[in-house]
Amino acid sequence: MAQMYFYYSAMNAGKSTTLLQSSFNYRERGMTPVIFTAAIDDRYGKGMVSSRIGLQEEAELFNASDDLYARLQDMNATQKVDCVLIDECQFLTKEQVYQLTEVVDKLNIPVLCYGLRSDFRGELFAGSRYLLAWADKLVELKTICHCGRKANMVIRQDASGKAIADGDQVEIGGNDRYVSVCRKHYKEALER
Ligand SMILES: Nc1ncnc2c1ncn2[C@@H]1O[C@H](COP(=O)(O)OP(=O)(O)O)[C@@H](O)[C@H]1O
Ligand SMILES: Cc1cn([C@H]2C[C@H](O)[C@@H](COP(=O)(O)O)O2)c(=O)[nH]c1=O
Ligand SMILES: [Zn+2]
Repeated sequence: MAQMYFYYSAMNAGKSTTLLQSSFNYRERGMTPVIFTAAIDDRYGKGMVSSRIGLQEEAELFNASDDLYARLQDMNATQKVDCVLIDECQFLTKEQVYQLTEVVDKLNIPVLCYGLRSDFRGELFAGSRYLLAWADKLVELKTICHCGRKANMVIRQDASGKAIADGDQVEIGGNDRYVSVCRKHYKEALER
């Protein structure tokens, strides 16, 4: 029986690296993984999953309007899909998380989702909310705060490095905009 996995963490914890490693594992066994990433995340060019350590691979793009069950059913009819790997899964809609559960339950293809649990305000992303509710396996990937504790929160910074409390949930960026920290240092940064 296939299962749905949600690998979640703060930023810079190795999610994309782990995804690319899984893809490599499938390929070296002669199997066919399909990688998806969010069209809105164009940091490394559209249609690429890239890790900060330098690995990269081409990926299919998803938009909020895509029916991922229909797309994967079509792909699987042409070439058997052995595994679906989704990067930036926090940007999935509720409907798309449901469609991915159908890929697992009806097509019997494992779906491995990698993404953030919460945003810079500490609120869940829509994709993460439903993955936390519906995935078979929840796996936390860990990174560390400057103090050495586990970093489970992400600060969004302005140009002067000050933590921002409000704004749109989605703003694409990297180490220049965001810093992963522990909860204690997240609170302290916002109180300053
Ligand atoms: N040159 C490097 N060599 C080894 N590790 C690196 C290098 N550059 C970045 N990293 C590590 O890679 C991890 C970030 O990987 P990435 O997959 O991009 O994270 P995420 O997708 O979770 O944001 C961090 O742990 C970082 O310390
Ligand atoms: C915290 C937070 C992040 N984002 C964006 C910033 C990046 O483009 C991605 C996460 O990238 P990762 O390094 O692959 O984890 O998400 C955002 O839009 N809003 C936020 O609050
Ligand atoms: Zn800390």
